Amino acid sequence: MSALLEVDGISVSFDGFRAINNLSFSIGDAELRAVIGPNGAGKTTFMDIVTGKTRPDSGDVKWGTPPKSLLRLNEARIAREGVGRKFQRPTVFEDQSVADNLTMALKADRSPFAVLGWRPSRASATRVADLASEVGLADHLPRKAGELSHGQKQWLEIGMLLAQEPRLLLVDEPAAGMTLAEREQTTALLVRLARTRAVIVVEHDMDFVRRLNCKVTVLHQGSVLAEGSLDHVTRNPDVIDVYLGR
Ligand SMILES: Nc1ncnc2c1ncn2[C@@H]1O[C@H](COP(=O)(O)OP(=O)(O)OP(=O)(O)O)[C@@H](O)[C@H]1O
Repeated sequence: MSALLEVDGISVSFDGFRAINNLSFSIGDAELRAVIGPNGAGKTTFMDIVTGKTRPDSGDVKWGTPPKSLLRLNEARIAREGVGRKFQRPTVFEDQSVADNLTMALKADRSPFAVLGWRPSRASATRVADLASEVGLADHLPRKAGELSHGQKQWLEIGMLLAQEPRLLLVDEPAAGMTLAEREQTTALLVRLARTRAVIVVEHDMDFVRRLNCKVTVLHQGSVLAEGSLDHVTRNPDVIDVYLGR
């Protein structure tokens, strides 16, 4: 399997504190990966580097085939390259309908010139319906986003990200605040999405990670401490020591 994203020996320090320490990581075109690790392990900083929010002091972040460095690109360009990021808190337009939120996300996909003359078309209405059904909101298109449950808002935001057709989706703690039923649906959604794109899920909830049933990368002090199946990493004495507890 060829890598879509290859993080190669990156390090970054904040005021002399090394938050990311010679970290290497790679993920394939259609792969689901869970990233876990104790507080302060560097998970957020890792995502900040991939999305161009933070520049590493050293190392490289390579993207696509033939690989090009993301380090030369700004955040907006990296997003246009196909890197989508879902933050922990949903940021949808609460006063707008689900359909309008998705329509706006489609519009955001256009170049500035195309946006000037852009009107919702039948094609975009079909695409909005497809996006809604992809994230399980087909029956909620006319509802205001503010009326949705927390889980449904998260799915709507994922749908809005999908409008940009990302090749890599970074998802931060999707299970937080969700009901059990919503968690199960979210697991199924992420597994499904990873059939056609790369998905990296940062998560603390080990039951949720277990249900993702994917390769797990454990970060600690800015480096990879262990990698493999959840059973493999949770048997690792170092992982037990720093993360799971005895
Ligand atoms: N802008 C910054 N300035 C100073 N220190 C920072 C900055 N960003 C992160 N850090 C430090 O870098 C380390 C890694 O932080 P990071 O937020 O990446 O960890 P994390 O694994 O996401 O933690 P959590 O699970 O708590 O979200 C922490 O010690 C944090 O305090």
